[in-house]
Amino acid sequence: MAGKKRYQIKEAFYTLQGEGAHSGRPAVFCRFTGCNLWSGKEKHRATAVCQFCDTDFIGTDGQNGGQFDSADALARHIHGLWPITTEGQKYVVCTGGEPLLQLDPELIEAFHQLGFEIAIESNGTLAAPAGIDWICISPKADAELQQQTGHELKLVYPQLLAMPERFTHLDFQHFYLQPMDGPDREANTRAAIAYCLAHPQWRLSLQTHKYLGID
Ligand SMILES: C[S@@+](CC[C@H](N)C(=O)[O-])C[C@H]1O[C@@H](n2cnc3c(N)ncnc32)[C@H](O)[C@@H]1O
Ligand SMILES: Nc1nc2[nH]cc(C(=O)O)c2c(=O)[nH]1
Ligand code: SF4
Ligand SMILES: [Mg+2]
Repeated sequence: MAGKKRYQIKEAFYTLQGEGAHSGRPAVFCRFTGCNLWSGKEKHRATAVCQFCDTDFIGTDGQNGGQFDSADALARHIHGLWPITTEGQKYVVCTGGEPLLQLDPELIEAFHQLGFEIAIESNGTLAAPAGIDWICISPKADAELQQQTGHELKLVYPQLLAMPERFTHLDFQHFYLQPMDGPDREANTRAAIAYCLAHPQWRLSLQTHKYLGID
């Protein structure tokens, strides 16, 4: 049997960043398989550290998913999904699952070699390697925050044990509240709006791709 390859990718696609400070920006999303805060199986959700996840990150069977032997092979695969040859800055958003389980200095170098600016969406439980151009951290109530600096802190709201006051002193350029999607999305959105209006350090992040019906 062949051994497990180095990088496991659930899916990858070209779309607009739907959330946060770069909302509206064209990007290739690279969704890494697996997370350290949930197995991804519904039968484990109720006992997981992170219980509200909206994403399927199991396996490598999604669109443009697969297993890659080397950083160069994965970077070339992602580059192949950037459809524009001449215009603008190429942008890759590494997400998951938890991308910091797999994103390593070699892959950062390989993306940069191909001209990509690199963003990450992470739960912050693992330290980020050097060289990532845009770090978005989304803390989870029951998980210790290791990565306490970055460009954007995007807190899913509300989480009873992770209210915004816990994070305002951290070293980030932008602070966003993102309403928790699920059965209470509308109420959560209203509550997030009210919080931002009362605490203008915080801005609202909507998951605009869900409203637009794009990936
Ligand atoms: C699926 S996660 C993957 C990256 C990383 N594991 C993390 O949690 O940041 C991508 C983003 O979606 C957010 N998210 C996940 N489930 C959500 C939900 N039900 N409602 C709103 N945002 C959610 C996460 O907090 C994170 O900012
Ligand atoms: N359009 C779009 N924007 C996103 N921003 C963060 C996403 C994620 O799942 O990490 C995401 C996603 O899945 N789609
Ligand atoms: S940490 Fe991120 S990927 Fe993992 S279960 Fe939570 S939201 Fe989903
Ligand atoms: Mg998503």
